[in-house]
Amino acid sequence: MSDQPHTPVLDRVTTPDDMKSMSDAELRQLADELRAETISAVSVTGGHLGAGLGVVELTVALHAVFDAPKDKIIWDVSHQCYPHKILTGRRERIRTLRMEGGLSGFTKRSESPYDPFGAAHSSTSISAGLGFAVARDLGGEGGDAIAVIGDGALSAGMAYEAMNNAGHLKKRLIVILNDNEMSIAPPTGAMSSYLSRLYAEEPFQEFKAAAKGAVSLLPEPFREGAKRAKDMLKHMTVGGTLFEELGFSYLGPIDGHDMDQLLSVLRTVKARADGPILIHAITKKGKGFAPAEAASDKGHATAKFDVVTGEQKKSPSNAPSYTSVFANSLLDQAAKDPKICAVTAAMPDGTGLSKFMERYASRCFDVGIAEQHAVTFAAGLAAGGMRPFCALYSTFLQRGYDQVVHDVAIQRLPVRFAIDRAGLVGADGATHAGSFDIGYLANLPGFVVMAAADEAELVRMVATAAAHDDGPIAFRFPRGEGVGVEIPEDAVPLEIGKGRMIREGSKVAIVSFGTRLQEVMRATEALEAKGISPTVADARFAKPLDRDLILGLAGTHDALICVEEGAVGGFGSHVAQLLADEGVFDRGLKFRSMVLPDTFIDQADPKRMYTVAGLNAEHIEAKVLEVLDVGQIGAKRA
Ligand SMILES: Cc1ncc(C[n+]2csc(CCOP(=O)(O)OP(=O)(O)O)c2C)c(N)n1
Ligand SMILES: CC(=O)[C@@H](O)[C@H](O)COP(=O)(O)O
Ligand SMILES: [Mg+2]
Repeated sequence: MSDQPHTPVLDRVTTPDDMKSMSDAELRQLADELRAETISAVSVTGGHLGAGLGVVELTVALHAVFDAPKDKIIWDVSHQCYPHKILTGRRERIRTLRMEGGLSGFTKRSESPYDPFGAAHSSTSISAGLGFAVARDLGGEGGDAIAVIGDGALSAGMAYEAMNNAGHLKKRLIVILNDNEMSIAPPTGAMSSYLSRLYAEEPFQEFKAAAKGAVSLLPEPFREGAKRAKDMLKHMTVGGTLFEELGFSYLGPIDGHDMDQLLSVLRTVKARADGPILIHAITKKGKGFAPAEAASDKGHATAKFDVVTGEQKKSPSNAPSYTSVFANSLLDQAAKDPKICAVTAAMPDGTGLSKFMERYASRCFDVGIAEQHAVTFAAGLAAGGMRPFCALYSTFLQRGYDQVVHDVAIQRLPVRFAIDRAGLVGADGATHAGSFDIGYLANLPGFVVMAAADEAELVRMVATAAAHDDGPIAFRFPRGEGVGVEIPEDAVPLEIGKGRMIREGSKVAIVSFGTRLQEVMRATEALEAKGISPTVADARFAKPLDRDLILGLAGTHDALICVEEGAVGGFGSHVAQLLADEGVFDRGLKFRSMVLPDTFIDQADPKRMYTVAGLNAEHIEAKVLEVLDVGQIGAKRA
């Protein structure tokens, strides 16, 4: 913390307008206070801490120099936006971050005019910024477009597609590369090494001196100093960078925690930029909070914590997480089969593949934030005779969809998709919900699509996928803990397209796909107490459907209800198609399909999100009563 006067300046800031009259010394003090406020807020909410701490000075400098919301500041991924939220009218609500009814953990257009573009998936900021820049020049909303993108996010193809286009269009567009040499895990790839070389070759000190010179130019560069400022920009440009080849002016590297450098550079850029410009700022993820700086993930995401010790308040777990069950099963399979390999797109810890990486480094690939590449790379591995497991979150696999169709499915390549974070995920909200994968995979010819009902089933599905060489296969499982069932020692592969009966009852059959089975069983208990005894089956497969099981149940029950943690178009829709094709509806079967509602559900505790979705035990119970016409019990979607 700097040695500054002690009257809090943060208390004077409701919106960035309040910063415009502050001296540079006050802005430095503001940054210190903003950092402390960010740490304090996240200590009570949990969430993404490290990235925000790394951009505190940058956030202050951007809001001091530019005129948001007229100028559009676009945070890539936007997990680093908490300091920005504090400065843009949301300080009073900052301790509601990521909670139900509270502030989103990401930028969101509906939340504030200071969030011109929502994000949470990475590498979209330059495209969006260019869109704003072109809209401005076509007579749309005015103002500068400023994209702040991390070095990790720069591993994704989309960023290059955007720079390629920006370099061609030559619009005034400001890109700030926030290079902290971290993704969630240490970044991988040649681009990351390239960025490191860029600043290894250009010590800060030289730039610092130049930037200090710029300070002496100001505030005049807007008038007669303008030409000198422009010359300064030219001289600061390190020749021959990749960014320049793409048509950007390159400025840097600069020290992203040095307010003098930031202010002088941004003021100069604001005054003089006349095309696409990239400012390369070097920052430290977790900056200013020792426990975050010391952590291997630099405080990327944290539970609530003690501000003094940094100790996190994690709730005790009763069962292993689905992720760890998947990771351990894959290790077991890999021990038996040297052809098994694993691919992650920048989520080695999140997908559990870091264990695989430790044990079988040559067979494990972190390709960076590059889901499209991850899928086609896995397709290539499969075509080359390997047995690749492509481990992605459901929400991020969306980005590689054409690759799934074109490179994997059409060629019937045996890529195994381990789809984590399936269903509603909680605090990350709608952007991270794994709602669509059943729909977008089960409609593809030749795909096998499974969902695990519990962790024992997950182990069986990993074994099934490992043994399946006849085309693509996917299995999905949710975020968080399993249910605590015994895990099979040596899992036997499942018969493809065969579900299982859980209990025999009468009149109504509930067919569950995935971990809603636990809720189905709770509903069944409540129904038993009312004298209703449903049949329950676990479908295991959305594709191929277990036709015998489903048609058998349809033929022997008055009603059939499907339940899944996915949007319309998934398992229930396939069952409906089968029943329709087979004329079962003509014979009077009552059919219901319980799916996620046709809305994006905001962040909340996952159990609450499923209440909002109408997919908890009480909703299933109510659905049974409704379909059997026994009377409502009043459990409605919240
Ligand atoms: C398409 C996509 N894939 C994966 C992620 C998960 N993810 C969120 S932040 C992050 C790392 C981003 O690194 P960087 O851009 O350098 O930002 P930093 O956290 O270092 O500030 C990743 C992999 C994501 N948000 N979007
Ligand atoms: C911002 C982002 O995309 C990730 O950090 C994500 O929040 C991780 O989610 P999990 O906590 O489920 O791994
Ligand atoms: Mg980074």
